[in-house]
Amino acid sequence: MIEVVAGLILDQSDRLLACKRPEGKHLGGKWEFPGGKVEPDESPEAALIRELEEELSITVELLEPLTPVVWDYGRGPIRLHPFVCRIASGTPHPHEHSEIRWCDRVELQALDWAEADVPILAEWLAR
Ligand SMILES: Nc1nc2c([nH]c(=O)n2[C@@H]2O[C@H](COP(=O)(O)OP(=O)(O)OP(=O)(O)O)[C@@H](O)[C@H]2O)c(=O)[nH]1
Repeated sequence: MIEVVAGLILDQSDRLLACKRPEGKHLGGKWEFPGGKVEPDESPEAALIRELEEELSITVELLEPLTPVVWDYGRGPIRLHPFVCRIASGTPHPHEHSEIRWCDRVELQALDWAEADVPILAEWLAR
């Protein structure tokens, strides 16, 4: 099982930051919550803080975990650990995504999400 973390990053207007995977990569063109694989001997929380510094040049404060999702795209199962968080410092600049977008509830539902993110988004929207 590959452990993956993802951040539901909130802004002051309760919008979330959606990130588009670049074309040519696995799931290219799909939208996701930013994050990545947890390294050996790393906690999910530490992994998310590290990944968001690397991918977006922000530091985040983790607020709350949501329900993990197990998914298999045919390359072996991943377990995606979502955390609600907010920016502690910095402004997001995408280093690994083709586009990033702050989205309200309606805008979130209009995006083409990676399949493992669909239950996470549903949990968020049900609140
Ligand atoms: N970061 C992130 N990854 C996700 C999300 N949803 C989802 O299915 N994934 C999958 O979980 C894995 C995350 O690893 P990553 O972001 O470090 O992967 P990567 O594309 O750099 O490496 P890869 O080419 O091995 O997939 C990818 O297979 C990605 O497609 C998500 O919301 N955020």
